[in-house]
Amino acid sequence: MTDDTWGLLRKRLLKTVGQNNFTTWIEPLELDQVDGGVATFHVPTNFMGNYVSQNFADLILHEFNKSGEAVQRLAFKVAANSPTRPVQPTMSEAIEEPAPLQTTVVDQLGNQEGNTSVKSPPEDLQAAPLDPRFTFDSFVVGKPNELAHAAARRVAEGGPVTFNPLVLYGGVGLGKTHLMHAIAWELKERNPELNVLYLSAEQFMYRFVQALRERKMMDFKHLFRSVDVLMVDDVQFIAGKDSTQEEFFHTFNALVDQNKQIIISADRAPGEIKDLEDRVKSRLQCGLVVDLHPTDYELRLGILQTKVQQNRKNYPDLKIADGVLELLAHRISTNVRVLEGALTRLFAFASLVGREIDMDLTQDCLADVLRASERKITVEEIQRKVSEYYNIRMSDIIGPKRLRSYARPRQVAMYLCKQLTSRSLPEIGRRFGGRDHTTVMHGVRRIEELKTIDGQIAEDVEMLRRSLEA
Ligand SMILES: Nc1ncnc2c1ncn2[C@@H]1O[C@H](COP(=O)(O)OP(=O)(O)OP(=O)(O)O)[C@@H](O)[C@H]1O
Repeated sequence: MTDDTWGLLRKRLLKTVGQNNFTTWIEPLELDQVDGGVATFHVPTNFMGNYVSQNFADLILHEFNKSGEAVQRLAFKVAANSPTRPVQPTMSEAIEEPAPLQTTVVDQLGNQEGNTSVKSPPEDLQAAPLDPRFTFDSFVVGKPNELAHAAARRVAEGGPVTFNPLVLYGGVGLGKTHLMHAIAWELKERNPELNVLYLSAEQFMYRFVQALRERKMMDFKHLFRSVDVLMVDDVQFIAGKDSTQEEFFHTFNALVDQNKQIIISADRAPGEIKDLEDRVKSRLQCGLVVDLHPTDYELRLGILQTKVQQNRKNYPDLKIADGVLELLAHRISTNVRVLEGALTRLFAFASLVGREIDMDLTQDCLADVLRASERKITVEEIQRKVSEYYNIRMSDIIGPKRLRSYARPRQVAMYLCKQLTSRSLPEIGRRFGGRDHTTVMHGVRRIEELKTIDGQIAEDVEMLRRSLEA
């Protein structure tokens, strides 16, 4: 990396951030070195390092990478005579630090966070950029996440704040962080001047505690109250942490009063977060609260197909046999992260051994994942759910009657058994009153056809699948 390259990057940054921001925040940065994927800068003050890392880090990283310099992180050192000062923990440092210290902090209000496990500040502090992979383009939309996606899109358009806050909630690995980053990217693209601050609730707490320790509460308040958009991920983390909740509450109110957009994510509905103060809960419920439902088969398949396309550039010779993605979509229903991990492993394995990804290779390579996610849903459970849903007796589903009002639910049940259990067609037939496997196959095919032409059947199947997978 030469000084000239940094000079060029600065010119490009000037265009993106505008003259005022450039003069205040970018011009004073002195590039010290680029080493091991980390670009280190000298900054005049700790506050400035913090501000730049929060507001411009992803832009700077983006420019580095565009110029061919592989930089994953930024680090800031306070220049001149002052010793190296902490600026900000990376997301990974904050999360991965091995042994959290038990620290007691007493704030001005006398509240203690001592029962909290507070991590000690890392020595070398860096910026956590937005993940460039988490954009709207790479987010696959299906029934379970369409509302959350639509709400995220609306907020990402910017303009007057219509619902505040936007709360996205749902189980692990269903795309909350992805959607938040996508909003941030889009907002920044539409208006590069916008101050968008994204951080986890854990980082919020850590920064708050650090500000208390270093007696820099004014800087803290200034930083958080001067943003245009605040995004706090995994807000359930602050439950039970009294002083942090208090500060979060005040930050929240100050921003809402200024009509600044707030976006929050949580692993469950705000009302169900234990040890979250009622006043915080009620603030979170004031805006739009949308959930990301567990994925369904179609969404999982769509995500897998998209990821395969995205990976084509890394593995141009990639060949995947028919049925492999369907198998993964059926069998790995826990969360998208596990699904992605399975695919990544499969690609790496296939390219190492130079083989096509077929069923055998998949079973070998992912034996552990497939075993762990073996379906627990039983044929009986499906028969019971289907009979309840159509309001008929279970014996009518299993029995010989050929009336349409029994035959169709029976076919739906057979279809679900094929999709959601690992039973073979003859086994399924046996459990449906000793029917032949060809009858089961016919039933499964019939439902597959009907799903595409009969909206009611498609909905029935979907509802049943959801309730079985819940
Ligand atoms: N609909 C989707 N389309 C494409 N990728 C998705 C989708 N949903 C989730 N993912 C991917 O799955 C992974 C996990 O998603 P993400 O980190 O956003 O989950 P999360 O809901 O924030 O989970 P956690 O509760 O653990 O923080 C990411 O790599 C993300 O890109």
